[in-house]
Amino acid sequence: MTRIGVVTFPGTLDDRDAARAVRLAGAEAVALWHGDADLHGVDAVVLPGGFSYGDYLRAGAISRFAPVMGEIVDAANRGLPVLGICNGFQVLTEAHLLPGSMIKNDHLHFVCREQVLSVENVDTAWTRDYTLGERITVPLKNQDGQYVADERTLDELEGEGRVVFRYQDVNPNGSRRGIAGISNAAGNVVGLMPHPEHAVEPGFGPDGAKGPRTGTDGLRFFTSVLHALVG
Ligand SMILES: NC(=O)CC[C@H](N)C(=O)O
Repeated sequence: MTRIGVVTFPGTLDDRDAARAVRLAGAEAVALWHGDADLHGVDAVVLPGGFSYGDYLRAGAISRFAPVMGEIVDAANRGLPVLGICNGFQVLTEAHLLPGSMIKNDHLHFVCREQVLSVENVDTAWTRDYTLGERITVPLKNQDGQYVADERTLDELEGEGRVVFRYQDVNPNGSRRGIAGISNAAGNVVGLMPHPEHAVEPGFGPDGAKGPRTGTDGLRFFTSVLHALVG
């Protein structure tokens, strides 16, 4: 069975939901601790949401130095699929696995809403079960969700098709070019601010944008990586 690691830092909140999403997709969830010096042979890693180290200094800035992150950076550079959700995305930018940074939402308030996204790249390890241009609805909840990068980096991301998700209907935090999620050049590392792991069970996630009250628009992140791993 495919084994997907879910990392817990001090202050992580969404590790249990991420592990549940992994199991619902049909994989084994393996708990990884921030102090771990190896990845226990997992096939992929999820960095979940929360407030690791209380978001002190800057969200993700301290977690980046956790022992497990050294292992994850090396493995990601060798092709291990890594998904960073919200605080996990913040950790990925701080660890320089993804470009740019996350700063306070432009309105300076915490935001919590059901957010519509467009899926703009289905060639990543975490999006191959979506269709290009599909609109999905998943929860969004954060205070430091404004994605920023210099114009050259933004042009590069757009030119290489590495903007994987874009906010639709509203830009909830002032992110440059409405960017909600991006990937690395190889497509194995993906980070996004909204929370697919909270939209994996009928009746519990937000309504699907397509009509029926499915609420499971996030589940295909976790099935995608299983399909990517079997080739
Ligand atoms: N849900 C989350 O992961 C949000 C946490 C994040 N540290 C923020 O508020 O920006």
